[in-house]
Amino acid sequence: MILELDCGNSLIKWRVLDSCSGVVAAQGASSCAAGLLGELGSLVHLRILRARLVSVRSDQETTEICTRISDALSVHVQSAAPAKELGGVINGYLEYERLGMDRWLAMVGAFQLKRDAMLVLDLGTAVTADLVDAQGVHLGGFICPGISLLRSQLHAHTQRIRYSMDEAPAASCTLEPGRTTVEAVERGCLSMLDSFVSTQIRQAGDRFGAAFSVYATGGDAGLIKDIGQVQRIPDLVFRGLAIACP
Ligand SMILES: Nc1ncnc2c1ncn2[C@@H]1O[C@H](COP(=O)(O)OP(=O)(O)O)[C@@H](O)[C@H]1O
Ligand SMILES: CC(C)(COP(=O)(O)O)[C@@H](O)C(=O)NCCC(=O)O
Ligand SMILES: [K+]
Repeated sequence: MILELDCGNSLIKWRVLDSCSGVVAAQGASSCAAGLLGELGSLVHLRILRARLVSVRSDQETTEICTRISDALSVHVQSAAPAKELGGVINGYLEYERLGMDRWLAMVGAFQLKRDAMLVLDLGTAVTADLVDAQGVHLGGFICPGISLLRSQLHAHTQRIRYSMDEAPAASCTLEPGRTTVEAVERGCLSMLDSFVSTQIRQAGDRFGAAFSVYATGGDAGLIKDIGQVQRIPDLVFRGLAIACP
């Protein structure tokens, strides 16, 4: 068994994979190392022989996570490193080490699905969009706030935007004009996300013509499920991690 970890700024996603069958034996998510170790404590019955990790958290926190996992499970934790090229994808950043590792591995994972021009979206703490041409050349990408950041900044920097998060799901079931504060905010933030994604798809079409794929991953990928052409691949980063750390 192999333990895989994707350490984003909001959540540390993890799963235990049977490396022979590819079956996921266990999976979960925690917001911090302590919570992660608590969840991993229940895995002692699984014979985890190695671990691989990708992180966009600080070097200090990433090292702490690796050390605590290594101590708890007595395994080496392999950490995915930046690269100029991997799996046929050529890193398009001027300084390749600066490209977020989640973005990088999502692209590498996506390119294995179909070696064609593609737009890769990751909707999490931030929302990222990356363009890769049919030859695997990463052209660059875009970063904007995710929906949680959009919402929390409005609550943090205004005096009268106040509502319980329990009200949010019901408020965002349509993009009709909102008639309450929660409807106006939730639909406004969703509309921004929807507009960003639709713009990215249109611009990719202008650049690539009709023949390109659109992949979406991340905890909030479900928010754009109504946009046609988007293929939602929840484990896109893990797919790239398997190529970075075979
Ligand atoms: N327990 C949670 N804590 C934070 N965000 C959560 C949680 N559960 C679901 N979410 C949603 O998932 C998103 C985080 O998605 P994810 O792809 O894991 O982000 P990241 O990779 O940036 O950590 C948040 O924006 C939020 O909407
Ligand atoms: C853009 C990101 C913050 C997204 O991280 P996430 O939302 O998944 O936590 C991450 O890819 C990152 O830290 N990138 C480094 C800067 C860059 O990609 O240019
Ligand atoms: K992420």
